[in-house]
Amino acid sequence: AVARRRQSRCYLLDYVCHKPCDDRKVSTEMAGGLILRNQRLGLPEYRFLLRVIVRSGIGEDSYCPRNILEGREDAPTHEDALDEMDAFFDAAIAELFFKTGVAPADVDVLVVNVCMFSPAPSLASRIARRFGMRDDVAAYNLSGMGCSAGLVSLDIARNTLRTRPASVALVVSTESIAPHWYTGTDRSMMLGNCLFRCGGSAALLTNDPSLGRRAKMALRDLVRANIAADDEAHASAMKRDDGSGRVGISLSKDLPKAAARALTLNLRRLAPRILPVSELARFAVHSMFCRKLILLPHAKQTHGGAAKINFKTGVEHFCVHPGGTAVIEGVKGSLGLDAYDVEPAVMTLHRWGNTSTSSLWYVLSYMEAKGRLKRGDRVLMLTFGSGFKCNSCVWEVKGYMGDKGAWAECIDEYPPETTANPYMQNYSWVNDIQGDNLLV
Ligand SMILES: CC(C)(COP(=O)(O)OP(=O)(O)OC[C@H]1O[C@@H](n2cnc3c(N)ncnc32)[C@H](O)[C@@H]1OP(=O)(O)O)[C@@H](O)C(=O)NCCC(=O)NCCSC(=O)CC(=O)O
Repeated sequence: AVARRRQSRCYLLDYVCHKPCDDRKVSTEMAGGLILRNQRLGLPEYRFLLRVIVRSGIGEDSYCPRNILEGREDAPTHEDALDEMDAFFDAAIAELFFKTGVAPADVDVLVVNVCMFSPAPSLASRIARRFGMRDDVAAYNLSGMGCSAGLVSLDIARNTLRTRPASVALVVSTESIAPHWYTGTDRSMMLGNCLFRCGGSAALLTNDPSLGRRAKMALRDLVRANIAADDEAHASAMKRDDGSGRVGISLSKDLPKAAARALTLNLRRLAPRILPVSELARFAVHSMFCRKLILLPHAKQTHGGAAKINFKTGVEHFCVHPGGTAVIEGVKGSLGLDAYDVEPAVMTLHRWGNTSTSSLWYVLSYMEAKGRLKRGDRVLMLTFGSGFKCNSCVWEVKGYMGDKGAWAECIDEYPPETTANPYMQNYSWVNDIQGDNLLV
């Protein structure tokens, strides 16, 4: 049993979040130009985009790929997509090897997840080749698995390590934006352009006890929930044609509802594994009391709604996927969190946008840069993504966590007094024009 327990240990040695070059920032002016040069958009679309961008919670410092900066979003090449990937690999993965002193040849397991771009040879092969990894590296490449695939990768890495004593796994998570800028007029697909931005993360995991001694965190639990059998949830984040033959990712208005359902399922499984018995007992008694109250007239108003389990009894930090303001607000409400708990997610959305599957590592990095993470603290990571899936995991802080990482140059400016962006100031004229035609 001791040997099995030792074998199932999974430590986070370190991680790096990618900070693209400053000249790839999406300023208000750049985004305005991008919208205005799309001949398919008219006043109704401008008004919709203004409303959503203003409410998106994203500031002026998130990043886009070069082909979009160069005005080639309508005709991206395969090379554009590879360039975007290589820029991330060459910066972040190289930095992670340098930072940890682990050599590419020490990597036994490589797991890569990129939802929207699946070239041949795979991106996992591209990384193995670029960094000169061994010919017996166990490489896995996940595609099409959405924003919660980072924890699917983590699950694969953890399970693979179980079969290989004293090994090292590299988990790489990013998204391909370059070939996926939507240029049509379907609102559910235009929404993605307002949210998704460039970013990526690389993390080194190990079950080697000698390396584990200098690890930052240890993985305690990982739970996956997939409600793909539910039609509405399955369709809530989906790549499809828009009716005019333009392909994009459609995010339906039902997405926050699907996220809430998947979250409930996930937490129902996770709670008994991470919360103290006293909290589970309190919740059971309170739930029974609430069920009885439903039978009594007016009692519900006096005593509040359904019983809520208190995750703060088992976890100190909440690393929530910054999918959008509605997603963060939904989790905040469901778990009874406060503004301090979701500050890392809100600030990540503001600084980096929704970088899909790598997002939660930026959230973790914010907590670390702010000096929030102390030895023994537990961190709950919660991710959502197409499927529809909610994946979660709990880490325990083992070592010193005080790196500023990708936040180094801006962490002192966070949280800002306001996260409002200047779009309304610059483009409110679209709401002042009478009718729906720019020429009138
Ligand atoms: C987009 C928002 C910031 C807008 O916030 P607001 O507070 O203004 O709220 P709102 O709901 O009134 O929306 C403003 C206008 O947008 C419209 N609107 C909102 N959501 C829409 C949708 N999915 N499709 C089409 N239109 C939509 C509303 O009808 C309204 O238009 P009108 O004014 O005309 O009535 C928020 O709704 C939000 O955060 N939504 C969730 C975003 C999301 O799906 N994130 C997950 C990304 S996917 C992911 O992370 C995982 C993955 O892909 O795997």
